[in-house]
This record gives sequence, C-alpha cells and structure tokens, in this order.
Amino acid sequence: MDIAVLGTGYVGLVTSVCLSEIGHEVTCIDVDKEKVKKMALGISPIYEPGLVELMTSNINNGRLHFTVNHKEGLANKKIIYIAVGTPQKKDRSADLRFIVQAAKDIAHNIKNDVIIVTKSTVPVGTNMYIKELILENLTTDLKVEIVSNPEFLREGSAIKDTFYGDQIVIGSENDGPASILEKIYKPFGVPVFKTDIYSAEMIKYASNAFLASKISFINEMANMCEKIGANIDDVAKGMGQDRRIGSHFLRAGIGYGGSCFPKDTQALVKMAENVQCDLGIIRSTIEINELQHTVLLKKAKERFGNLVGKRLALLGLTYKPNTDDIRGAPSIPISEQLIKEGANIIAYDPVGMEKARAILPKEIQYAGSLEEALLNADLAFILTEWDEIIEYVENKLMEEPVIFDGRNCFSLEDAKKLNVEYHSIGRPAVLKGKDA
Ligand SMILES: NC(=O)C1=CN([C@@H]2O[C@H](COP(=O)(O)OP(=O)(O)OC[C@H]3O[C@@H](n4cnc5c(N)ncnc54)[C@H](O)[C@@H]3O)[C@@H](O)[C@H]2O)C=CC1
Ligand SMILES: O=C(O)[C@H]1O[C@H](OP(=O)(O)OP(=O)(O)OC[C@H]2O[C@@H](n3ccc(=O)[nH]c3=O)[C@H](O)[C@@H]2O)[C@H](O)[C@@H](O)[C@@H]1O
Repeated sequence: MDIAVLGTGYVGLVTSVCLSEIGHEVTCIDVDKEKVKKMALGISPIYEPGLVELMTSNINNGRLHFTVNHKEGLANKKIIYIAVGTPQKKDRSADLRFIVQAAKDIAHNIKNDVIIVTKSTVPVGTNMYIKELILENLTTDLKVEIVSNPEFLREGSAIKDTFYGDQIVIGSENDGPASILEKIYKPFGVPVFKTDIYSAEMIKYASNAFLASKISFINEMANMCEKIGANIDDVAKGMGQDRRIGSHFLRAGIGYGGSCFPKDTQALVKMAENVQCDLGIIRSTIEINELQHTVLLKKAKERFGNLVGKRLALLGLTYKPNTDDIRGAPSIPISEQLIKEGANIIAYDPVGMEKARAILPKEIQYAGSLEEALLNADLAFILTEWDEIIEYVENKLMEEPVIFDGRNCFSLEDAKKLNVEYHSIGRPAVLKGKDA
C-alpha cells in the first residue's frame, strides 16, 4: 500500500519505519527542512533503540521516503496518516493548531479519494472536525473517510511496542476504512479492536490518565511508607502480585514526566470541564505528581539545612531512560527549584544533554562524564534510571557525595553495599552501610 505520513516526531517516524518494514511504501512529510534532510540520509532526529537500523534498511530498499513538499508527498496516496504534535495551550487544553494546518495541507494537495488515519492524540470530536475541515477546504469533489487510530507506543521501546503491542485501536464511522487499515496492519500480528471514533479517541486519554493515576497512587503510598517505616518496593511488589492490580506502573519515584502524561491528563480534565464533568481522580493525579517533583529537594534540605553553594551532581535529565526526550521531564522543575535554592548544578545524561541545554536553566554546567559530574560533589540527585548511572554508582567505591535517588535504582540491600549515604523514595535512608 502507498502511504503518506504527516509529521515525523516519535509517532510519525516510528509508524513510517515500521509500516515500511512490513512491506508498505511510505512517504514521510515534515515541514522541518533540516530534519527532513537528515532523515533522508538515515540520520534519526530522535534517540530510539533499533530505529536507525530499520530506517536505513528501508531507505536503502526504496520503501521509505522523506519530503518537505506536501504536493509531492501526498500525490496518489489513498492512505494519509496525521501524526503532528498536539501540545498544550496556556489554558492546559490541547493545541490543535498543527492538526488544523495538516488538514488544510491535505485538502489543498489531494487529487483522489482518501482515508485519513489520525495517530495524534486528539480530544474527543477532533477526528470529525478534521474530516469537516478537509471537506470544506477541498477544491474538487472527493470522498474523504476518517479513522481514529491512537498510538500507544512508549519512547525507548517504540519499535518493540509497535511489533508486539497489546492491541491496535481503530475507530471509524463504518467498517470500510477500518477493514482496510486492519489489512495494512495484518503483518504485525497484533490484535485489532474496532470501535466508533469517539470511543477510540477517549480510549487514548483514559489509558494515559489511568497509567498516570497508578503512578500518583503509588507515589502517595510511598510518601506514607516513609512516615511509618514501611518499604514501598515491597508494598508495590505485594500489591502487583495480585493480578487484579498488576505489577506495571507501580514504580515509586519523583513523578511521571514526558511529552504526553502531563499534557494528556490536563487536556482530559479540560475536555471534561467542557461537558460539565469533574474528573476528581485525574485532578488529584496531576496535583500529586507536581508535588512529587519536590520530594528530593525537601529531603536534601532536611539533610543539609540549605543548599547555598553546594555542588550538586544532577544525574539523568531525560524523563525516562533510553530516550533523549527532555519534554516534560522532572529534571526541568527540579533544576529550577535547585537554582532558586542556590545550588551549583553540574549535570550529566548519557544522551539527553544536547536537548537539555536548550530547555534547562542557563546556570547549569554540563559534565563530559559521570566521573566529572561526581568529582567533589556534596550531593547527587539521580533523576533517571539509566543503566550507565546505576552501573557507575554500583562499581565505584565512593564515600561522597550523599546520594538522593529519585528512581529507587538500588534495592535497600544493594544500597547498603554502596558505601555512601543513600536516600530514596518511600524507604528508610541508608547511612554508609547501615539503616538510618
Ligand atoms: N511521543 C510519543 O511517544 C507519543 C506521542 N503521541 C501523540 O502523537 C502526536 C505526535 O507526537 P510526537 O511524535 O511526539 O510529535 P512531535 O511534536 O515531536 O513532532 C511532530 C512533527 O510534526 C511536524 N509537523 C507539524 N505540522 C506539520 C504539517 N502541517 N505537515 C507536516 N509535518 C508537520 C513537526 O515539524 C514535527 O516534526 C501527539 O499528539 C502526541 O500526543 C502518542 C503516543 C506516543
Ligand atoms: O501517549 C504517549 O505519549 C505515551 O505515554 C506513555 O509512554 P511514555 O511517556 O513514552 O513513557 P512511560 O514508560 O509510560 O513513562 C512515562 C513517565 O512515567 C514514569 N513512570 C512510569 C512507570 C512507573 O511505574 N513509574 C513512573 O514514575 C516514567 O519515569 C516517565 O517519566 C504511555 O506508556 C504510552 O502508552 C503512550 O503511548
């Protein structure tokens, strides 16, 4: 099948590469000229394990193409994916500016009947709006059908998630376009769930909100564990072994981040307000998450009194390991708080430093290695559980700095062997080989 994909962020690029890998001819269209130029040479704009290899092989076998030209990219395509960004507006609702432009780009450039497949996460009702917008802007009479096909991949495991996902959700007005899409995806061998468009749009927001609320729930329990002397790791394990609860998304820490959980939970609350619904659980989820970004700082202030002039190694800047994405990362509010407290930050991340420089406070210095970041540091904050960080801390016999681990990278048993003072989330502190 000849397919066009508008937008080559995480979702657009991974979708395009995976569709070409299963035999489809895919043209990626993006308005970012530099990005397109690089991608055409096989250079990925994102760090994602396994992506470059698949991208290069499909460019070389002629199934994957890149262009900035909508007219050229959309020519003769019967299937057009929309995967442009839906960021957050100031009022916290979803910003549909890129969606509107994409719809107009499609309307102005197609010459044949099309099926539009929306991968972007969009508020309920947006797919019908996209269809209307395209029809309104057409200059000739063409048939436009629309399918909501929300994306569930996670950054860092995006390729695996596409090939081995739990399900593909397809929302449509009738079975015609849904069946065509089902056929396109057949080689993935992933179960397809067909539903109506509104439900498909809602499944995406409800899923992200549920996962986010699971994280805020366990973080709230972690904060209580600290007060009563329980260990959140064991509490989460004991809960997760009950299959009705499940063990996933019960890792306590400094709160969720990323380009989606924060914006999608807030957009869902806004969407609900518009129909006079109050989503109390999701509002609390958001509030708890924002508070959770402050717990390491509170611990450090309790331990040191104040942080003025203290040299602080900030280890891990991306919102999770195996991605270079800094969008919505807890490192943003945490580094802003630390600067206000007068700490001297020296930061390190295995792959995220280039993107971090553009987003984090200007006062931060960047180290070329973990060793450099930790040299003469009074304290270290671990914000992302990168293997490189865990292995380094595990293998270097350090007496200092005092470690504040925001991701519970070490079991308490292993923490006792580290020879450092160690504070974590929802568990007792460890004082150089002993419980505090
Ligand atoms: N990042 C992720 O892991 C996931 C994202 N999503 C959703 O997917 C959507 C896309 O997110 P990301 O992949 O992070 O996107 P992104 O925001 O990183 O990239 C979007 C791309 O679209 C391009 N673009 C904007 N307008 C365009 C137009 N008119 N024509 C062609 N290209 C255009 C931009 O230049 C940019 O390269 C969002 O709605 C997001 O919520 C869903 C699941 C996972
Ligand atoms: O809509 C999206 O963009 C995507 O959002 C998340 O994927 P992603 O943001 O890539 O990463 P996750 O692995 O879900 O982690 C999100 C955040 O939650 C945190 N987290 C996750 C799990 C956990 O137990 N505890 C926890 O604090 C992570 O550290 C990270 O900051 C969802 O898992 C995807 O299904 C969805 O497609």
